[in-house]
Amino acid sequence: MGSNGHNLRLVVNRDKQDSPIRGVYLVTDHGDRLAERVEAAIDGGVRIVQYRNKGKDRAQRYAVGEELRDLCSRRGVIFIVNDDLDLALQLKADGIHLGQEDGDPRIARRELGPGRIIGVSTHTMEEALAAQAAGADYIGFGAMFPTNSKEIGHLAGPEGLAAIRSRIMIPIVAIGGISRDNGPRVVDAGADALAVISAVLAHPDPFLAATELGLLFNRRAPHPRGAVLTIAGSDSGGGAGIQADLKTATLLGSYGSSVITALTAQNTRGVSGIHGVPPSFVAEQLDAVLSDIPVDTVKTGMLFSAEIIATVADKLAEYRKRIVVVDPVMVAKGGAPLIDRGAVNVLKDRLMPRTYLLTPNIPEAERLTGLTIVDEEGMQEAARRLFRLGARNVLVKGGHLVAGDAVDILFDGSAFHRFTAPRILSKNTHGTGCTYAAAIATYLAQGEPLREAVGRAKEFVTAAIRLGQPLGRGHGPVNHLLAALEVGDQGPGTGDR
Ligand SMILES: Cc1ncc(COP(=O)(O)OP(=O)(O)O)c(N)n1
Ligand SMILES: Cc1nc(C(=O)O)sc1CCOP(=O)(O)O
Ligand SMILES: [Mg+2]
Repeated sequence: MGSNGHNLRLVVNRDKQDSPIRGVYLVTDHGDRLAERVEAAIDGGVRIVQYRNKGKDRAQRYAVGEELRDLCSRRGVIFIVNDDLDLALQLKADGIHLGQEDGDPRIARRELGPGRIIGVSTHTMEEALAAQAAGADYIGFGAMFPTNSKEIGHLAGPEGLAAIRSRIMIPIVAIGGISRDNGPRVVDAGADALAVISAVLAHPDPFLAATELGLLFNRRAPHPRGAVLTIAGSDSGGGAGIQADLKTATLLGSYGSSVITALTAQNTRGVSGIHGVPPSFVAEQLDAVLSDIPVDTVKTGMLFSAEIIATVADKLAEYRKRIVVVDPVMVAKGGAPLIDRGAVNVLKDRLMPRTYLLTPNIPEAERLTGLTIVDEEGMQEAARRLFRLGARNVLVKGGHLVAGDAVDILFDGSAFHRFTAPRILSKNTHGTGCTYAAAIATYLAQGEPLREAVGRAKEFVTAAIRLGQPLGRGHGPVNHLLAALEVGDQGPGTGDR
């Protein structure tokens, strides 16, 4: 009987194109609240759970395994048992994962039957080829990087995975020290799945950690690669707002959708009128998009009112969208206020706790923190305070500081990262902030980890400013098209430049 209680023949197609062995592959640890943490990871996109319990107490191993098997059955998630064939049979698992010392996969196949999944740990080309020849449905291959979760004798690294890729026709599950930041190298080396323990189960937010890792597989998606939703105002002049966001997402190679929060009558000289969209219709637009389009990342811009901010926060929670870049737009280039006074507190209370990256400029950071910011030290303090208000990561943009390069400071809760670019003196900077935040959201949707996404977005927006051309009689727009052609598919940018 299958793990979901039916006489289920889990027909596993060994052809890696059709195999269910792909994406984020969670391996359990021995910590407390295991089922709760595993379920949070499943909510974040994990579809394969391997129960790995090296304990000696068989009854305890069975009891914990039973709870996890029932959880996986309820959620339609593949449940694999590590090492122990008897336990796998007792728990009616969907499969087993065997180490080199854990028995012959052929025997496991005979005992489990054709419809079950058999994985084998491998560390060399020889072991990988032998496992494939023995009929394994996938191989584990490691270790990718140093890890504290297991004593490892061999660091194969992503290079080792790339070396076996061409000869292994079944899925390769990479394992060992994998994280959001080093995961791209493993995906780019050809891994079909990333097996992780601590990157998800030791993370304070396993849902978010699983989501971040899952996004890395968009690196392989066909164009348009990744889907970005912008929730912002319309700029009739076309230089900022959803117009800038959609140009950015599209020109950088992703799919853009939009929810409009306000209509502005605007041109290069300023804003002459604003009509807020009824919050109920903002909610209706959000339902229409989020119930149908597979949105990977969200970018918010002008949110106009406290009611709209609350509506957006509630819908992001309802649809469990966590990779949200919030550009706290407050004042238009010409000085017109784009948010009402009461809205700032609602933004801090309701939206910040759901913010993956907050991207204030200096005036916005000062308004949100009450600080006066005159240098990088002030930017760092503002970032710390905004992190404490709930933003998971904070990018304070230094463009408004008058001296030196244009320096932006990223704070991820533990470290600061500087992103610098030459300061470009131009009046054609309309839409800079929108474009920068939209580019970050786009690169995140394409599977770039945060620092790379910020670095590449900084390069893009700097080029867009530099290539800006006069248009209208006021502040001309940045040049999205020429900037996209210039940055193209160059290698990713990184922090500390
Ligand atoms: C996918 C995957 N790959 C490797 C392992 C390692 O298994 P483990 O039982 O921890 O060690 P070995 O028995 O393979 O030496 C795994 N659990 N999952
Ligand atoms: C279980 C395991 N097997 C490895 C191998 O190389 O075979 S490395 C490893 C530990 C993986 O844990 P983490 O994701 O916390 O690094
Ligand atoms: Mg083992």
